[in-house]
Amino acid sequence: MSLTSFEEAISILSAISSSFEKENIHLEEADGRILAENIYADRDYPPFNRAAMDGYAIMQSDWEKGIRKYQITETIFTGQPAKSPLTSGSCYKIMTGAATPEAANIIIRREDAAESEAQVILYSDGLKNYQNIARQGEDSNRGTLLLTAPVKCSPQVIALLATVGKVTLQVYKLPKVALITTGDEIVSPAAGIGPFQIRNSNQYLLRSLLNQWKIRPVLCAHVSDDKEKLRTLLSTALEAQLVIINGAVSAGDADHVPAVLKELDVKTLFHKVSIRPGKPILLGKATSGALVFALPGNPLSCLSTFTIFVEHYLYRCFGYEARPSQLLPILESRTKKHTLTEFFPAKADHSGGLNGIPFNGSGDVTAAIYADGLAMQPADSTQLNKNDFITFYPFNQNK
Ligand SMILES: Nc1nc2c(c(=O)[nH]1)N[C@H]1C(S)=C(S)[C@@H](COP(=O)(O)OP(=O)(O)OC[C@H]3O[C@@H](n4cnc5c(N)ncnc54)[C@H](O)[C@@H]3O)O[C@H]1N2
Ligand code: MOO
Repeated sequence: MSLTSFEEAISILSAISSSFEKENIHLEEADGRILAENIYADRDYPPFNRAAMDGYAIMQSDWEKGIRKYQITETIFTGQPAKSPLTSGSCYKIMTGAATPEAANIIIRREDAAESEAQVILYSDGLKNYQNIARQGEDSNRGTLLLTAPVKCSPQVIALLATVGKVTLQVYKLPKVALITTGDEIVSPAAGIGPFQIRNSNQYLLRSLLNQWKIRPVLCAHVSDDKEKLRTLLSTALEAQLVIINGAVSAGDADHVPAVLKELDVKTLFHKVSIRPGKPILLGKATSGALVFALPGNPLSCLSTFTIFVEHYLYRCFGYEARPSQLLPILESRTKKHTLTEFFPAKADHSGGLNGIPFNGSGDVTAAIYADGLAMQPADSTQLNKNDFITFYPFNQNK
């Protein structure tokens, strides 16, 4: 079978991705979920002229008349309206966060005042209109669009939802995902390890990558390189919406995944993409409607193919146009002899330039730790020169 180009593989994924359903959830459950509705300001923010300092609220006109000693009319605490109007020569004693009555347009800090017996002498070198008052609506007016869907419910977003009183919100439903790892040599990280065995890091990698979307697999299992066992497990897995299977997708005698998928009537949408790492990747569609990503077993291939392909699909189904990427300059030259599209671990420095992380091929288990994401050297590029702009896929921060 000829290789599918990277661009073609992405456009196949774009074409088959369709929006996940939507559901209403409570704010308490919103952490990390993807908001599916726009959010508007329910009132002005601040909702009233808010005292920004503990101090004394006066009329600017009084200060300009040279009045420095004021009668304290009343003390205004947070959440309380003022009971009496402000008259010339008087002031309110006011607490940070309290509503400043309209007549008062300056607050002088407590540190710049001497108070005794319901009177206060105020000191200041120069005053500005509305000094120490956060004015009604200065952050946003009622009805302003504050958040445009899709957006991830980050801590900041959750705080804003709480601010505007949005306790029930519409989010994208999470897909039902089955996650399978394969291989006779693969053992649980908790088990004793033999000299030629490998710990199942990819199961943990993939679970953690999915968890960034709050997706918890409905099935998470490991299977040895046994065709029958693989068939049984995969036929159950195909009841999920999305199947992610890792390893056994290449050309070896124990790489049963492509053949078993075929036996289970899973239609191959592509198998083998002209990329490095990750060339053996397979995408299939089951008669049940389940989409199957078969990702190569090498740790860096697994991370790369999830980042480039699975995330592209997820972003689209969660309402985004594409997986985010940036164009950044590479800070060193780089050569490539093959005609595959290459993805290499890279780090963005403080100026936004990219440095490649040295790595020992796709079996390297430490390189990704030092990387901020994957940089791409296009298929037809044999030489990248310093400061050439290239595409960079930052590791997922789904915003
Ligand atoms: N004749 C060919 N051989 C290979 C080709 C090819 O085109 N022709 N492609 C190579 C490429 S590229 C890759 S990538 C690998 C991918 O092979 P598989 O997807 O079949 O993966 P495995 O053979 O099962 O494992 C490869 C490697 O990864 C380790 N591994 C597997 N699962 C895990 C796991 N859950 N956690 C940690 N490490 C895992 C495994 O021990 C192997 O070392 O094939 C090349 N071969
Ligand atoms: O996909 Mo392979 O990653 O080049 O070893």
